[in-house]
Amino acid sequence: MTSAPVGTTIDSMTLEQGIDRNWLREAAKVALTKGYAYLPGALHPSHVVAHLERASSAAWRPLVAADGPVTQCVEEHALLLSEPAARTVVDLFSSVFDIPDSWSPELTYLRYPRSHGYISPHKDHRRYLRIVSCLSLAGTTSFSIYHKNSRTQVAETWTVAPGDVVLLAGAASTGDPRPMHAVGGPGNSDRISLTLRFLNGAQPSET
Ligand SMILES: O=C(O)CCC(=O)C(=O)O
Ligand SMILES: [Fe+2]
Repeated sequence: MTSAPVGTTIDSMTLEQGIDRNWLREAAKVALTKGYAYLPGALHPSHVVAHLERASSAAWRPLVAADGPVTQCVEEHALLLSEPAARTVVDLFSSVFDIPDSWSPELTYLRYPRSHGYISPHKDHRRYLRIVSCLSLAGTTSFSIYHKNSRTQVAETWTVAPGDVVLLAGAASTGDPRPMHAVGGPGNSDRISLTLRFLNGAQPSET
């Protein structure tokens, strides 16, 4: 969904180093052909902890409750990347997902309140290209993929837990590979996730 130019600045990004590169490469093939891939436990626990430490100082901002047919109850915190850090992320992902140098990464933490956090079925915005990576950092919840363009017919559901990664196809120049997906349902604790997306063009940055 959307993010604002407020947030935490990080100087380096170690996301990819926390995921086995070969596994990521195989999952990338699936995500780019099937439209999605689920990688349970893909993110190394030390990286989950490192991200949660960053998220603990987040200035959470509620997202608008309804956006067309999509409803949600979730807060966000955008990460601002310095230009070298943004470069690092693109460099790390470019080999696996073939991300051009001209694209910018966008990283957003989301926090779902324990009893009522959710995002209803939606496709991510068209500005998000090639691949969207959803990292679960805290709490468990259900993550569902729907049949093409349906908001009611579930194709697959996973109970995502800390360390799990879901890859979703982003917008492409031909067709529309973006899967309809939804997140949520009551859990035992707040859920925190980190979403990494790519846009064509410059992002607000610290430097
Ligand atoms: O929290 C997640 O894992 C995914 C969130 C999502 O689908 C979105 O922000 O568009
Ligand atoms: Fe989404």
